[in-house]
Amino acid sequence: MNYQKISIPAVNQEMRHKVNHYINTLTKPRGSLGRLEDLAIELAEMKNSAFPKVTPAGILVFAADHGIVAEGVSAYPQAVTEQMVRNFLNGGAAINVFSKQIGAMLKIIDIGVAAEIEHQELVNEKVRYGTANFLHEDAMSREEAEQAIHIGYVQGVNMIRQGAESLIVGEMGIGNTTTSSTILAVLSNKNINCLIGYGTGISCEQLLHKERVIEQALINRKPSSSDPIDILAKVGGLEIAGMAGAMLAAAENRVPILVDGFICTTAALIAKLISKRVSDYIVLTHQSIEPGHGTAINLLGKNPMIDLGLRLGEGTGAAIAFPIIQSATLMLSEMATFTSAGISDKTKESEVRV
Ligand SMILES: Cc1cc2ncn([C@H]3O[C@H](COP(=O)(O)O)[C@@H](O)[C@H]3O)c2cc1C
Ligand SMILES: O=C(O)c1cccnc1
Repeated sequence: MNYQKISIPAVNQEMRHKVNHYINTLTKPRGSLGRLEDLAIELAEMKNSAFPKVTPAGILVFAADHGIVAEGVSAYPQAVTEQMVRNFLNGGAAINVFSKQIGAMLKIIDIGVAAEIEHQELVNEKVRYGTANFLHEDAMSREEAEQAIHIGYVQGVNMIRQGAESLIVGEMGIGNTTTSSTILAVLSNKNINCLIGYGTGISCEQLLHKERVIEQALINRKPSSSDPIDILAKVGGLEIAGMAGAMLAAAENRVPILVDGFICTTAALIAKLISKRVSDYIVLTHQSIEPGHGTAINLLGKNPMIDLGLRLGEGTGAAIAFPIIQSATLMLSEMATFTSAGISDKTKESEVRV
């Protein structure tokens, strides 16, 4: 298994016409299920199946710490990353609740928490005890960045082998809105003040400080916008690298990737820079309140399904949107057709707007 040698298959575009035609035979006015119909077609293309399945979903939550937190860029202390990992393991976090709600398989991976955590249910793949403070030095080495992507890739493959039909990738890492905003500044070439936000809830003064820290870090580090490993090594995060790796594994196996908010979309952009086709397997589940998310979404080239004003992460937005995605697949597999239900279909194919 090697993420550098992956070959992502093209989605099957022949499914588009076939599934669209089939949807038009279902017992409803044509086009009346709106974007659900588009979603069903996209899933069919990804899975190369006219009746795609997304259940059970697999959820991978990657946890890691960020040295940049020493600059006072988060409303919470670094120790909360470790404490939240314990909360995940005890079933008390938002992602636990929503994971249970949708019957998903949930795995928590310590890919770089700055504390020792021993637990039977925790996947211990710690690359290092948090990243270095990228204001002053590279966040990690190139080898560590590649190792973290590889770990994510292997976790993705394992989750798929265990039967996951769709993949939700989440994260926990105090300070990671700063890391993601910095990555996004490199990828978008936009001014950092268009990209940063309040994260966990910093003050206006802290927001200005966050902006200055990132500006200076970019001057100090100078990551290359065309080299995903350079970006991760200089200003990245271990959980972001792991998430990108897991997405590559999903795309390689035709498993839809249900992308969460700002942090997750940034990881998706890194994955896309590694292998462009990964984006064909992405469903962008929601629009986060973080100001940079709009820019990240444009770079990814996707439309968010819903906007609930979320700003949490952990994969929660994707888990919340999951039942809608499931509805799209059940529409295909369980609805009656006009013929099978004996209902007259008055609309002619030529009158259909698609
Ligand atoms: C209790 C708690 C639970 C969380 N779950 C996700 N995050 C989210 O907030 C963090 C990013 O925000 P910032 O860059 O401002 O630190 C990440 O850990 C992210 O997953 C949480 C944050 C907190 C405090
Ligand atoms: O959209 C996100 O992923 C997000 C936003 C704020 C804090 N943590 C995560």
